[in-house]
This record gives sequence, structure tokens and C-alpha cells, in this order.
Amino acid sequence: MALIEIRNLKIHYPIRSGFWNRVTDHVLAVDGVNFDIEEGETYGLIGESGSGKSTIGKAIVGLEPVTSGQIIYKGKDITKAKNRKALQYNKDVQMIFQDSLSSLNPRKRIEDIIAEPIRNFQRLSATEERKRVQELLDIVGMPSDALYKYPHEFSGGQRQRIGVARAVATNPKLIVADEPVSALDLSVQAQVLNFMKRIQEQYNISYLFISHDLGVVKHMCRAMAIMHRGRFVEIGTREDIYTDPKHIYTKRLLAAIPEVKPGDRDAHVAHRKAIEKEFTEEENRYYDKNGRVYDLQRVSDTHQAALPELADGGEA
Ligand SMILES: Nc1ncnc2c1ncn2[C@@H]1O[C@H](COP(=O)(O)OP(=O)(O)OP(=O)(O)O)[C@@H](O)[C@H]1O
Repeated sequence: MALIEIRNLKIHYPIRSGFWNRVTDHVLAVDGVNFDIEEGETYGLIGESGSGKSTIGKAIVGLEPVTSGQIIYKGKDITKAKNRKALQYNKDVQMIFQDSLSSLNPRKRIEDIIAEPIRNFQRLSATEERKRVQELLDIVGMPSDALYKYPHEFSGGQRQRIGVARAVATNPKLIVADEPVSALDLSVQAQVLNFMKRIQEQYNISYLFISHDLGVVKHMCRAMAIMHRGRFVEIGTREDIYTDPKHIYTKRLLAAIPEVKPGDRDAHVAHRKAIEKEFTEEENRYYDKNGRVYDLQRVSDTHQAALPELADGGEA
């Protein structure tokens, strides 16, 4: 059994308009995704901005309400749990955010920031708590005098380490890492990713690793999903995705990785242009169940609504 199983998860946001502020439509931020995360595994979620990655992460940690579908943790559907705040799940599943400056309370000292999740779940004496916070700082490679400082006194990489220390404080089983290194320099990215891996091995933690950067995901994940407009367009292992991508959107993301070898530059630019052309053509193409092809730019809205697979959320 997987540690967490996501089944047909949908998160739709209402769009309100008009004088009465009625719901006139919905943003289909997440529209029927399925995946499992095994114990000790890192599962990658890749897609461009707005594809719905963060919404999935936030729904898993309970920061977004689920429209429909299931989040099954250790065999139990937590979306149906009565008193969700009281669940062991909240201790077991933690999150790291991209923007460490705004996710760490600027008015609190590091000691209090890291101790906060501990206080939610455990009663420790002041001495025990300080010892535990020092231990956590040590795990993420921060000096123990960091205890008395404030978030703005650290670099982005150091703040991300503090964010990890806070996430690890409750001995979690799963950490949702939402773009954890996107705001950092390349050299600092490598350091943070390496210590995240080290901590994973040491404490057998699973990660849901959310990123728009295929280079970073390749370094971290064996299994992954490519997300586009609220749906998964391709799922597979690292080898599947990086050596034999099937979906044009995946090919496009891969082609967007900059080519560093000077000799290959022209070939890379030509490849990128070809992919971009194919993507523009494919993106507006819709295949029905009988293999007929429609150009979605040409069919009217009424006709689109009449296409059965489109109406019930089929692949477009
Ligand atoms: N609270 C909300 N109300 C309405 N729409 C929302 C809300 N939160 C997110 N959305 C919309 O849902 C879609 C998915 O957003 P989400 O933040 O999950 O994307 P993302 O892939 O994580 O992008 P990014 O990396 O830029 O955060 C976007 O179109 C976004 O505008």
C-alpha cells in the first residue's frame, strides 16, 4: 500500500460576477488527477505556472478545500475525516514553501518558528524544547546561535534550511515541497537539494516535490507527473520522461531546458522552434473517441460543449 493515494482529485474555484455576485463559472485548477506516493519516495509534480501544482500540494496539507475525489493516507480517506484538525495526519504531513521570507513569521525568533509545530503536537519543557530545536538546526546544518535571530538575518538558502527544520520538527512521513529551491542561486540550490535528500534517507521521509524546473526534478525524483491546465498529461519514471517523452507538452518543457554546450546551441534552438510549432498545432487539436480530429480554434463554443469527452473532462 502506498503512503498516500490521490484519487480523481478535483479542486474547482468559483468565478463570481454581476450585481448579485453569482457563481457564473469555475476555474478548474485541478481536474481529476490520480497518483500515489510510496514511503521514502520523492514524487515530482512538474508544470508551468498556473497548471495547478500548488493547489494539489495545498489540498494535501489541508490548506485548500477539495471539490471532489479522495486523499487516502495509510488506507484512510482523510477528506471524509470528521475532526480533521485532530488527526495524526496533520503531524505526519508538512509543507515547505518557495518564498521562505514570507512563510517564516518575520516577528518571531527562529527558536519560536521551529518550535511552533512541536508545540501543536507535544508538551515539552522549555529545556527539552530548546534541545530539540538545536538538534533540528544541527540536522539542517545551521549554527545553534541561529536560535536567537530573526528570518531577515539569514540568506535565502539559510532560510530554506530553517523552513526544512520546521517541517521536520514533527517527524513527518510526507513533506510537500512547493518549489523549494526556485528562488535560490544555482549553487545554493544544489546544497539545499542535497541536504533534503540526506534528511530523506536519514528519516525515511517521502516528498511531493513541486517544480517548474525539469532539471531540478531530474535530480530528485524517480516517479513524476507532468501537469498542464489542471490535468496530468503524462506520468512516468525519470527514464520515461527524460529519454522518451510522449506528450508534446512534456517535449516542450524538455526543449526549454537551456543547452550549455556551445557546439549544440544551433541544433538546440532549431529543435526548440520545431517543438514550439508542433505544440501550437497540437494544443488546439482534439481527438474524439472515433479518432476524428477537431481544431478547437475553429469549432464554436456550442460545438465544444457538445463534444462528449470535452464536456465530461476528457483529454483535449
Ligand atoms: N484561491 C483561488 N481562487 C481562484 N483561483 C485560484 C485560486 N488559487 C489558485 N487559483 C487558480 O488556479 C490555477 C492553478 O493555480 P496554482 O497556484 O495551483 O498553479 P501552479 O501550477 O502552482 O503555479 P505557480 O507555480 O505559479 O504557483 C491558476 O489558474 C490560479 O489562478
